[in-house]
Amino acid sequence: MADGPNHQTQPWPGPSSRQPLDLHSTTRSPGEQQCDFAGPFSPGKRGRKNPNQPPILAMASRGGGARRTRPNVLVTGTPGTGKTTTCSLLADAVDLRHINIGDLVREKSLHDGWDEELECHIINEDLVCDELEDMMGEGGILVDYHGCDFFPERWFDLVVVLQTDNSILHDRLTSRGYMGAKLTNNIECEIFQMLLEEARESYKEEIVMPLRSDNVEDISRNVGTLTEWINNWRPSRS
Ligand SMILES: Nc1ncnc2c1ncn2[C@@H]1O[C@H](COP(=O)(O)OP(=O)(O)OP(=O)(O)O)[C@@H](O)[C@H]1O
Repeated sequence: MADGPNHQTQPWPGPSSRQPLDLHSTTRSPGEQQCDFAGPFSPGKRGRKNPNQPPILAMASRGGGARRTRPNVLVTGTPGTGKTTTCSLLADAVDLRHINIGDLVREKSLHDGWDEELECHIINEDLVCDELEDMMGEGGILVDYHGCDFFPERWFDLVVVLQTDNSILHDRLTSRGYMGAKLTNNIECEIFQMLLEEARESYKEEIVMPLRSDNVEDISRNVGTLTEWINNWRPSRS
């Protein structure tokens, strides 16, 4: 089991939510309203993992890395911001294993079925966390997903949030066939920087790294920046 908030299955709130709409999630903390995005229009904000945890324990779990000899990195961002492209190049450049959560969910059926209306799988966050737990403990994992608040905080040493100019992202998503509410929701997600906010609410601010991803030069620079960061990373001695 993941050690994040207690997960429960709740119905998807519908296309008015600002959740990115590729693989959506239905597991949420008890008492939380049926909104998948904590943002300007959401009724309830999702806080950091274990908000009741005393600060000293939060410090002790930070980095989780007593056992890790390689860092774990999460690359998140709205669909189309370049997560998979960036992770593929980065995984080739450094000794990290790229895990695309969408692919993992499909391959291992870590979902609660298919939503016909939204045309996406309903991801089961508990199954995903259970599947990843052991390998995350070993370290050296590059996780690629358009959400970040349900993973245990202790898993990651760095959380990268890719961001793209709205009009550029609009063109990328329409060229992938996105339209209607799915397109609008994802563009609004980017306009309101939902993923950056989610990352900052879920992880220590100092490990959250926003990076522009508007063009190929950005990708190249980001891969260089992240390669340097990974190669310079050292396990914490705590
Ligand atoms: N910085 C960039 N410059 C130019 N093209 C890009 C950039 N980032 C992504 N793209 C293009 O946009 C498309 C989507 O990229 P990619 O699949 O990497 O995004 P993603 O964030 O992983 O999306 P998803 O969450 O849907 O998997 C691809 O065609 C890719 O080549």
